[in-house]
Amino acid sequence: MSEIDWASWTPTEVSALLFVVRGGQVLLIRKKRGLGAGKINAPGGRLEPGETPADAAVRETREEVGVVPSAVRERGELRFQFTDGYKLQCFVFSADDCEGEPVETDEALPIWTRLNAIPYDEMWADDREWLPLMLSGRRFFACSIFDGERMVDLSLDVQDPAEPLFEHLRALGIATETVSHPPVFTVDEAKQHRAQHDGPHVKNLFLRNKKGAMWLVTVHEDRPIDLRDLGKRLGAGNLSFGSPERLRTYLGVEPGSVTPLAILNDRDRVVTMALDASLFRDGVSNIHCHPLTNDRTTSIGSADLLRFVASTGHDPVLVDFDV
Ligand SMILES: Nc1nc2c([nH]c(=O)n2[C@H]2C[C@H](O)[C@@H](COP(=O)(O)OP(=O)(O)OP(=O)(O)O)O2)c(=O)[nH]1
Repeated sequence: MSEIDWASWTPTEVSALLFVVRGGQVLLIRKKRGLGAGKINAPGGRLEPGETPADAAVRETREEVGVVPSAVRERGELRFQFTDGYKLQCFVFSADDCEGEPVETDEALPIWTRLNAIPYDEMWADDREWLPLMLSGRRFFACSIFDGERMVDLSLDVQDPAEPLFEHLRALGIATETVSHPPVFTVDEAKQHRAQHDGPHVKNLFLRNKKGAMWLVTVHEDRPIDLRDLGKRLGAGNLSFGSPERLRTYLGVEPGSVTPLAILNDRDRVVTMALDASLFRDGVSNIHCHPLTNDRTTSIGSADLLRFVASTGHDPVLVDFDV
């Protein structure tokens, strides 16, 4: 069984799963019937004739919990080989939002779940391997063998969006140190998983004004931010948070993974960078931030960070919040 040639593998059936991820929560279900009844999963099911995986993901979400997902994107692929010969391929989607309130149906009980409290013990065994990767912005391809509901084998292929960043830093001769941890979505969660204490950690905001101008703002993690005051300091007018879609398009990161290092992805230089001047005062040698995914933290010299930003063609605004 473990000799399966996954390259020539063809599924008996194809299915889709859809995770609505909004405001630090994910919409999960307690599945009431079908394969995996009793388990926690995302809405999903098999494709109907003529349907695309994305169509099926949206239809199943509507049928199972009564909401219509929006901004749907494919995030990865799962292949399940069952020991009885059944082969199921599953495309995994996420959505930034949904219309309507989830309701219980004959098929499922909806459960909005905090991203840091996903009940992996009650889910299919492979999920704990790939779902955190998806939530931190990585694309994945997982092949597993199941004997009924028992996982016998799993192989996982993951793309790391940070690789081009590390390559760019290496080319500049900038040395960094990176530690891994579970994905963190808030400053409080990040503090719980902290291994590095030799300099400030940062908090990052992706903001826009009414005219569509955008800012990436990096401040000391403990600095309270008042958007009205910040708008005045930046001469930006009324600021609001940029949407997840905008964040992805212009900075190439998922919500929760915003970092000054994401400025590398703003190749057209349409985002203005604003940095907390206190991070660059005498005595601050290192700062800590995510390397485009929130399951790692990278330590970079503060002077090196400025050099990195300059290498991307950006001219950051230094904001002195203490005056
Ligand atoms: N998250 C996760 N989902 C899985 C795993 N294995 C597995 O079959 N599924 C999902 C894929 C499909 O969406 C669903 C398959 O169940 P099913 O074919 O009975 O689907 P269903 O009852 O929801 O819907 P339908 O096809 O009968 O309309 O379960 C797994 O290991 N992890």
